[in-house]
Amino acid sequence: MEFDEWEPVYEAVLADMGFDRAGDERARDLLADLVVDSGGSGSLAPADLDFAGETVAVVGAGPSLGDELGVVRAADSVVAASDAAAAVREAGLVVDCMVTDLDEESDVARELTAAGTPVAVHAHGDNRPALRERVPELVVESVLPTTQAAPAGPVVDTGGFTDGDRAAFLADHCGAETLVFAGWDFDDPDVDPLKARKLGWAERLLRWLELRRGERFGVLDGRRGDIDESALPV
Ligand SMILES: Nc1ncnc2c1ncn2[C@@H]1O[C@H](COP(=O)(O)OP(=O)(O)OP(=O)(O)O)[C@@H](O)[C@H]1O
Ligand SMILES: Nc1nc2c(c(=O)[nH]1)N=C(CO)CN2
Repeated sequence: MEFDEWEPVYEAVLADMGFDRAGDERARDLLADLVVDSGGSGSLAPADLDFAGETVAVVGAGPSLGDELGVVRAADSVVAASDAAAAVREAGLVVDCMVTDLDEESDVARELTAAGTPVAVHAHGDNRPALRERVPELVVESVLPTTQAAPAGPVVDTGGFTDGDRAAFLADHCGAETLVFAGWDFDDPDVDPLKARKLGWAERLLRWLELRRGERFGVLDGRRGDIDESALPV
């Protein structure tokens, strides 16, 4: 997805969540500076990730993940969101790409970049302290810097909002043939109200993505009738 397609939906997310575009842009510019100033030979671009012809598992950090590791095991590639990356590795499975706004407690983003595994690091208006603290620990040659605002410099926007749905949009952007899902629990009673609202957007955005792709994501089976599509250009 390109930013001009994402922008109207991004504006709807901002309006609903009460987030500020200028804050996202400041975070994007901070991430660009951190990546450029790191002194390495440059960060990754989406073209460096190729899922063409592959079944990609998009792994969320919901409580169902433990029962759904078979989906992850059977996929050609694994794109894991935030804490899901640590869970996948603890299960003895390989993470091919991690997508994160760096709010996880574990050190997995640092470990993955040190091992040459791509980590899509997201800048948004509420994670500037985490960017300042954690990006310098990463090996920049394995960092794909992302924003939900307009792309700028090395920082790209392939669509999406939460770590999990951004993982799906990134896999789509990089040519995935089929997307399968594990660890997705939209109705998780144990998340706080803010997280529940974020999951509501994740669900809407996955609905948009499946329509764009002409695919039916199993994770949305039985849910489509209740999804608010009013903000989606469908
Ligand atoms: N029940 C769930 N609880 C948490 N995440 C879920 C759940 N179901 C699906 N997910 C997806 O898994 C991703 C990673 O979850 P995690 O709890 O590690 O999130 P996070 O780092 O707080 O993510 P975000 O910052 O995007 O909210 C989420 O971004 C979301 O898209
Ligand atoms: N401004 C802002 N943007 C976000 C936020 C957030 O808390 N604030 N959280 C996200 C996923 O959790 C994704 N994007």
